[in-house]
Amino acid sequence: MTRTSTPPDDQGQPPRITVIGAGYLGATHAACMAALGFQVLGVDVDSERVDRLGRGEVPFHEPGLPELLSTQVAEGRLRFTTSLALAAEFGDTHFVCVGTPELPRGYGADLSQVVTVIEMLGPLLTRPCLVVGKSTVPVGTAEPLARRLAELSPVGEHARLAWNPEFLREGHGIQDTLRPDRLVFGVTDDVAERALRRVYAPLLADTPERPATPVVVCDLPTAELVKVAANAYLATRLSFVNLVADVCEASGADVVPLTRALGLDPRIGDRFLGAGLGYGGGCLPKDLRAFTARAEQLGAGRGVELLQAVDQINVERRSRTVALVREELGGEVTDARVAVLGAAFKPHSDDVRDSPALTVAADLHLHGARVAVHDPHALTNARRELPTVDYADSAYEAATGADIVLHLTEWPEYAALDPDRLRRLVRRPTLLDARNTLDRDHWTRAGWSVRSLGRPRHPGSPAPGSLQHRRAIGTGHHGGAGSPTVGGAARET
Ligand SMILES: NC(=O)C1=CN([C@@H]2O[C@H](COP(=O)(O)OP(=O)(O)OC[C@H]3O[C@@H](n4cnc5c(N)ncnc54)[C@H](O)[C@@H]3O)[C@@H](O)[C@H]2O)C=CC1
Ligand SMILES: O=C(O)[C@H]1O[C@H](OP(=O)(O)OP(=O)(O)OC[C@H]2O[C@@H](n3ccc(=O)[nH]c3=O)[C@H](O)[C@@H]2O)[C@H](O)[C@@H](O)[C@@H]1O
Repeated sequence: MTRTSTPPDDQGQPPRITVIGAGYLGATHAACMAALGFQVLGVDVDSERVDRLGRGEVPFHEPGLPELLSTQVAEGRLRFTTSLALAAEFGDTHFVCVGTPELPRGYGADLSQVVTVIEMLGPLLTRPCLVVGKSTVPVGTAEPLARRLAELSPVGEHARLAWNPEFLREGHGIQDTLRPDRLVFGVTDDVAERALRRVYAPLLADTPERPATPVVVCDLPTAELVKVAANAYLATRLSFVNLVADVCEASGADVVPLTRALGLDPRIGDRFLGAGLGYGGGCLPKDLRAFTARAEQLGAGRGVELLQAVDQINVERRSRTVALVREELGGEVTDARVAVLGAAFKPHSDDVRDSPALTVAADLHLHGARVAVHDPHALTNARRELPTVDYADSAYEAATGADIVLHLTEWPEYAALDPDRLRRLVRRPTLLDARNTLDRDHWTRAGWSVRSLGRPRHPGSPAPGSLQHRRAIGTGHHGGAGSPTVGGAARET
């Protein structure tokens, strides 16, 4: 790494920040940078999104962000535009937060949004500045982009590129941005490092509320790879516990006390050990696959098979859940009424990208089930993604007349449901808790047959087909118009 004495572009003024790409990451980052006191200009190609953000409205669900963003807009620190030219004129630190989705036909990341930003922004950069990649990209992306940026810009290598990967989790975006576990600065010289330290200065000092954020300074490839490795590790951890969950199921062990015991080992830790339906979302699945593709290109050998197995195990959680539904319904899902609780890929988000819950709902629908989905915040996105199933405004409405209730996204609202009330609404009191977070004793006491992923059937829950179960559900066959209801099912509005 080159070290220079006086940075030529260090003006001693607070940096003026632009954030290019105002999706989940960019809108959150822009609002947080403004909350740190900077003047911020957000840029997006989507003019409707820009208009809404400019009015202080957040076009997705992220707890706390509407309040934070609208305050920053009202107080004049945060504005939005569709014009990159305005951004180039305004800013000296440009964060790139555009999407890097999976390639439509396969294996690898689609980098076209990132490349377009560099190609369009480069010629507009007429004074020394720092372009900071935050999007998640395969290792080896940034170095050629840095060269291209210097080629395109009238100020040449004074238009620097750094990579500062982002680790925020949807649903915790503000906390993760303003109080990150760590900051990674991938830089090519100390000018870039100093510029990043100026931007993040408010997080780099100890305060009574929080200790200074640790910083790892490294080269561009390492910064890119830290991020990808973190997501691939998280995915691997989940597929590992889900593999253990399968062994639990086959052997009569219980994955819930098992992961509690695992998590008490400080070398393992208790976070991110929730076995069940597996991971989804706009990041872990696509980042793992992009890493697998890159690792294969770079000759990673058997390691590629490990990553492929992680993906495969995760995908199979969804088909395993469908298989359990089929089993609970006596082998046949056609015309069965299925209530799905949860559509978002995780609680506290309205994101349905690669949502395990929606995959299960779609699969059951495809096999002839009548599926009603509820989610506290993701219904609009879910309807757009999967228009063919029914949607309900409450969990109670979704469950009305159901042969089975599936708990697929662990919103806190669902832990607070009243199993007695629900039991009076359903046709059969059968619950599949695919997230292993509901209180099984409570549901069983209320008369439910409870099934989980990776856990033995609850001792109080009758097995399907057993005399006890047939008594509980009233009769043998399911789905018939004349099936007796349990507890007198009635539609609730
Ligand atoms: N969603 C998350 O929680 C996190 C995402 N990331 C990474 O950040 C990147 C962005 O992710 P999301 O915000 O989820 O994606 P997103 O799809 O929600 O947002 C991307 C935004 O970029 C805009 N855009 C596309 N081309 C543009 C251009 N040429 N100029 C200006 N704007 C443009 C799109 O209109 C969209 O609003 C991805 O690489 C992702 O892997 C990293 C950490 C967390
Ligand atoms: O690169 C990204 O965009 C982000 O991806 C993930 O964040 P996110 O996708 O928002 O959500 P997570 O909280 O990681 O959950 C991912 C998936 O794993 C599932 N999960 C999580 C935890 C658990 O114990 N079990 C489990 O199945 C969730 O239901 C969800 O479907 C990472 O956690 C972030 O650090 C990273 O910045």
